[in-house]
Amino acid sequence: MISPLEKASILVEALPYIKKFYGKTVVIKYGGHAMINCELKQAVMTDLVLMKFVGINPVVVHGGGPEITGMLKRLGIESQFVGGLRVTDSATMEVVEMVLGKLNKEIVALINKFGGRGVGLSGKDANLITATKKLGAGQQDIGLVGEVAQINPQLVETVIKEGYIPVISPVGAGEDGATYNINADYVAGAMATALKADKLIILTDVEGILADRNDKDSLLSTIKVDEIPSLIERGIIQGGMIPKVECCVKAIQGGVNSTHILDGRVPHAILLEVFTDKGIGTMVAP
Ligand SMILES: Nc1ncnc2c1ncn2[C@@H]1O[C@H](COP(=O)(O)OP(=O)(O)O)[C@@H](O)[C@H]1O
Ligand SMILES: CC(=O)N[C@@H](CCC(=O)OP(=O)(O)O)C(=O)O
Repeated sequence: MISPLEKASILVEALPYIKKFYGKTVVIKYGGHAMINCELKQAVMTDLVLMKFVGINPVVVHGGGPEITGMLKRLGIESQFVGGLRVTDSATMEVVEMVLGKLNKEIVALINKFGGRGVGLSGKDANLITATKKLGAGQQDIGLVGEVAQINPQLVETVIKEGYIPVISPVGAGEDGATYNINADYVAGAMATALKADKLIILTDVEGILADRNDKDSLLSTIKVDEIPSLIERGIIQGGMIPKVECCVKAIQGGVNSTHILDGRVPHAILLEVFTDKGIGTMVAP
C-alpha cells in the first residue's frame, strides 16, 4: 500500500496535472481481469480516493466476467460466449446481477475504507442505463444481452456534485421490463460520453494493445481511430480487446478528450496515467 510520504511526493509532482484536470470527470472501467488481488484492488481504491481528494471526479464502471463465470461454474452452469459476449438466459441473468451486486458493494466498501465516499449504483437505479436486446454475431439470439439505449446521467451527476464516488454495475433496464446484461466496456464508453468526461481509462490484464501478443515490448503507446479497422481485420486486436477499442472510439466520437487502455496489474496505474506526461499503456487517439 502507498505510504503517506509516497502520497505526498506524488502530490507535489502531480500539481500541474491536478490543475489541468481539476473539476473534470474521469471514467474508469475496472475489469474483472484487473481485479486480481487484494493489494492491487487497494491500490486502485487509494488512487480513486486521492483523485477525488484533489478535486478530480472519478466514476467507476466495473465488470466481473471471471467472477460471474466462477459462480456459474459452482452452480453447474457452463458459460458460453458469442463474440466476447456471455449468452445470458434468465437463470444466468439472475447470477450475473447477484455477482455484480456483490462486487459493486465490495468496491464501495474499499473506497470507504480508504477515506472516500463510494455510492454503488446499478443501471436500473433511476433508469441510469436503459437497454435494448443485442443480437450476437450473425444475428444470433444470445438472450438477455443488452446494448445501451440511453444513459440518464442526472443521478450520477448529483452524486458526483455531493462529493461521492459513483460505482456503477453494467446492468441495464429494458423498456420491456427485462433486465439486461451489458458488457462493462460498452457501459464505460457510453457513461464517459453522457457525463462529458475528460478521460476514459480502461483497466485490464495486459500492458495495453500489443502489436504481437507474445511480446510485451511490442506495446503500441498510441493508436489512431482510423488505424483500428485494419488492426482488427489483421487479427492484431481480437477477443476481449475489440469491445475496449470500440468503446474508446465511441467515446472519442462522443466528445471525450482522451481514452486509455492500461495494465491494471501495475500498482497505481491510474495515477501513472493521469499524473504523468508520458502515461502508460495505449492511448486511443482521434
Ligand atoms: N492486440 C492485443 N493486445 C493485447 N491484448 C489483446 C490483444 N488482442 C486481444 N487481446 C486480449 O484481450 C484481453 C483483454 O480483454 P478481456 O479478457 O475481456 O479483459 P477484461 O476482463 O479486463 O475486460 C487480453 O487479456 C488479451 O488476451
Ligand atoms: C454481455 C456480457 O458479456 N456481459 C459481461 C458483464 C461483465 C463484464 O463485462 O465483465 P468484464 O469487464 O470483467 O469482462 C459478462 O457477463 O461477463
